[in-house]
Amino acid sequence: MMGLWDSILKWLRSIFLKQEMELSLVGLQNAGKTSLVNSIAAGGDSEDLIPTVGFNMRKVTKGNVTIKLWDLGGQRRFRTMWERYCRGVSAIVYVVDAADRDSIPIARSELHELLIKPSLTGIPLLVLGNKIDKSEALSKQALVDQLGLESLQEREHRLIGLHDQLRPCSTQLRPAGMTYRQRSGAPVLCAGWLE
Ligand SMILES: Nc1nc2c(ncn2[C@@H]2O[C@H](COP(=O)(O)OP(=O)(O)OP(=O)(O)O)[C@@H](O)[C@H]2O)c(=O)[nH]1
Ligand SMILES: [Mg+2]
Repeated sequence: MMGLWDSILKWLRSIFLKQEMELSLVGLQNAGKTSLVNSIAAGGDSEDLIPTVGFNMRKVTKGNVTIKLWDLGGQRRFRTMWERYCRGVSAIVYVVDAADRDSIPIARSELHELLIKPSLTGIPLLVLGNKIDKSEALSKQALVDQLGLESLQEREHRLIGLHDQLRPCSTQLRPAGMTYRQRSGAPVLCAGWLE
C-alpha cells in the first residue's frame, strides 16, 4: 500500500513531467485540508486545528520535485476565492470528509460549481476521500456516485481514499485492505483504494 505522497506524485507524474508544481486544496470546512498539508509538510501533526481563515501557502520538496500547496479555507464565505487560487495550478485537490454524510450533497454542488468555471477547464482533479478511518465513512463507489464523479469524463481525475494514520484509530475501525507503514519510525499518511 502506497503512502499518500507517493500516490499523489505518481499520479501527477503520469500527467506532467515538471519539476515544480502547484496544487490548490479545496473542499468544505472541516474536511481535513490543513491536517493533510501539515502532515505532508512536517511529517506529522496532531494538534487541534483551527479553521483556515482565507488561505495558507506551503512549499514542500520531495526528491527533485517541489510542490507549492495552496490550502484554502472551506467555510462558505471563503469559497468564492477558490476559483482565483485554482487558476493555472497543476491540479486541483478536492478534499471530502467521507464520514460526514450530510455534507456530501453540498460538497458535490460546490465541486461541480467550481469545475464549470471556464478558467479551470482542463485542470486535472484529484479527489481525496478523507477520514475513511471512521466507521461511518462512505465506500469508494458511494463517493463516486454521491459526488457525481462519473460525469467528469472530460477531465483527468482520480479518487483516492485517505487515512491519516496519525490520528488514534482502533483496529476495528480500520477499513479492510488498509495497511500501516512506518518509515524511519515516523507515521506516514496512507492512501487507500489504490488499484
Ligand atoms: N478521523 C479523522 N479526522 C481527521 C482526519 N483528517 C483531519 N481530521 C480532523 O478534522 C478536523 C478538521 O481538520 P482541518 O484540517 O482543520 O480541516 P480543513 O479542511 O482545513 O477546514 P477549513 O480550514 O475550515 O476549511 C480536525 O479536527 C482534524 O483533526 C482523518 O483522516 N481522520
Ligand atoms: Mg484548513
